Amino acid sequence: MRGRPLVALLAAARPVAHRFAASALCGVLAAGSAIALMGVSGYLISRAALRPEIVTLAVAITAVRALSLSRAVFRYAERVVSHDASLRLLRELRVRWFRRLEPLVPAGLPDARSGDLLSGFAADVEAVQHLYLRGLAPPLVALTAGAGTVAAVAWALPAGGLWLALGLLPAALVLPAATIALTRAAASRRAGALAARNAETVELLHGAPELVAFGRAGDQLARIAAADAVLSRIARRDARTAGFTTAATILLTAGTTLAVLVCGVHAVHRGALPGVLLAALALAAPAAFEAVRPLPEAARDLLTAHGAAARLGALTAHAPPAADPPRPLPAPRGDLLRLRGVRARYAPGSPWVLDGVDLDLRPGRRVALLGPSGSGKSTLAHLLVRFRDPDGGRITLDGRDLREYAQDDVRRAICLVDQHAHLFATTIRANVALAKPGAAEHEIVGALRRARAWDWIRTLPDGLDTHVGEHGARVSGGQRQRIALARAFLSGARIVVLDEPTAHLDPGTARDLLRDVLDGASGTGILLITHTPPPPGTVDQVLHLEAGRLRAAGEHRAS
Ligand SMILES: Nc1ncnc2c1ncn2[C@@H]1O[C@H](COP(=O)(O)OP(=O)(O)OP(=O)(O)O)[C@@H](O)[C@H]1O
Repeated sequence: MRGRPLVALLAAARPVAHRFAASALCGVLAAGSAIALMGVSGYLISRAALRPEIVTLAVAITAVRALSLSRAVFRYAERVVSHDASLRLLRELRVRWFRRLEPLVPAGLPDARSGDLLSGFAADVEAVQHLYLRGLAPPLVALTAGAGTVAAVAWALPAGGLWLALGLLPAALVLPAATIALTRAAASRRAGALAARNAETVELLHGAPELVAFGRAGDQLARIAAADAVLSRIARRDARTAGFTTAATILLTAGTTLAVLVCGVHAVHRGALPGVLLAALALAAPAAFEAVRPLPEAARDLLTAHGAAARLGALTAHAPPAADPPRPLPAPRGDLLRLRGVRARYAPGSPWVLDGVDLDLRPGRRVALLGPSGSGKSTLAHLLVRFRDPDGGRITLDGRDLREYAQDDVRRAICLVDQHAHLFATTIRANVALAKPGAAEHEIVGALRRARAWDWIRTLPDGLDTHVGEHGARVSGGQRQRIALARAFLSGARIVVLDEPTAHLDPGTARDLLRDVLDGASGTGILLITHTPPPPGTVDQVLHLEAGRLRAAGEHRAS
C-alpha cells in the first residue's frame, strides 16, 4: 500500500463496495428527504395561512409525514449499513496488515519501539475507516443533494438557484480545500506525536522500577509532558480551523438564504413566482447547506486516512526475513537438523555475524553452545526456527532445505525458548497450553514435570490455575523459565533450542535448572545456548562460537 495509499485502500474496499454504495444511496435519500421536508413544510405553512379547503392540503400534509419518516428511516439505514460495511472492511484490513507485520516482528522491526508500534498500528488502522465513513460518503451525498436542490430551486426561480449554487460552491469546495491547506502539516505530525507520547508512556510504565530507583521518574514525566504539549498544539490548531470553517459555513448559509429570499420576494412582486413557494425556497436553501456542512471535516479525515494508510504501508513494506514457499513440503519429523557453511549478517556489506557454521543436531543429543556476548548465538537460534534465513550456506531438516517447509511446520519440529520468554498475564495452565491448545491436564502436568516445575506448582493453593501476573511478575526468574520450558516440551518439538535459559539466575539455581532440564529432556534434541559452561556430564558436546564459526571444545557427557 505504498505510493498511492488511498487508491490502494479504495481497491481493498471492493468486496464491500456494494454496501458502501447502498449506504451512500441511503445518505442521499436521507438528505433529499430532509431538504424536501423543509421545502414542502414551507409550502404547507404558506398555503395553510391562506385558509384553503383542508382537502387541498392533503397531499402536502401526507408528504410532510412521509418525508419526516423517510428522513429518519434513511438516516438510520445509512448509519447501520455504512458502519457494517466499515467494520467488515476494517476486520479484513486488520488481518491483512497483521499478516504482513507478523513475520517482521520476531527478527525485530527496524526503527520501531513497541509503544510506537502498538499505538501507531492500532490508531492508524482505526483511522483508515474515516476514509469510507466520513471521507467518501459525505462528498457524494453533498454533491447529489446539493445539485438536486439547486436544480429544484432553479426550476422555480432561476436566480434563486444561481444564488444557492454560488453559496454552496465555496462551502463545498473552498472550505474543505482551506481545511486541507491549514491542517496538512499538523495532520502529518499528529500521528507521529501521538505515537511518541504513547511510546514515552509505555517507557514510563515498563521502566518504572528503574526510573523510581534512580530518581529519574520526573525526567520521564517531563518527556511525556513535552510530547503531550506537541499534541495539544496540534489539537488547538485543528480546533481553530474547525471553528473557522464552521463560522464560514454559517455565514454562507445565512447570506445565501437571504439572497434567495430577496430574489424570491422580487419575483413574487413581479408575479414570476407564486407567493406560496417563497417560504419553500427560503427553507430549502439552508437545508441544502446541511449536506455540505460535514465536508471540511471530511477533508481533514481524508488527510488523516491518507497519512495512516501511508504509514501502515511503510511499516508493512519491509520484506519479511523469511517466507513460506509456494508449495511447502509435508511437515518434517525433525530427525536431523544440519547446518553447513551457514553465514548471516544484518545488512549488506556489514561484517558477518556467522561465517561458516557447521552443526548437526538430532533428537536425544544435547549440545551446549558457548560464546561471548554479541558472538551471534541468538542469531543462530533465530536461523534454526526461520525467524530469518541464512545469507549463505545451507540449513537442512531431514535432508531438505529448511526453506522448503512451511515456517509453522519448522517451528513445530524445532522449538525456541527465548532468553526473554514471555509469560502472558493469565494462569500457568494457559501459559503452558499456548504450545498445544486444548492439551489435556495430564499432558500439561507431564510437561511441567519434565521442566521440573511441577513440585513447586502442586504446592500452590491454585495449582495450575495460579495467575502469573503481567509479564510473569508474580513468579521468580527460574520459575518463569521452567514454565517457558514446559511450553516447549508440551509442543512436542523433537529439537528444542534454549537461548540463555539461566540468564538472570544465581549460579546455584542456574545449575539446578540446567541439570533438571537436560535430564528431563530425554529423547529431545537440545541446543543449549549459554555464556557459562553447563554442569559436567549434562551435555554430549560443547561448542564455542567465535569469530562467526563453531569450534568443538570436548565431550562432557559421561554416558
Ligand atoms: N536485529 C539486529 N539488527 C542488527 N544487528 C543485530 C541485530 N540483532 C543482533 N545484531 C548484532 O549481531 C551480533 C550478534 O548478536 P546476537 O544477539 O546474535 O549475539 P549473542 O551471542 O546472542 O549475544 P548475547 O550473548 O549478548 O545475547 C551483535 O553484534 C549484534 O549487535
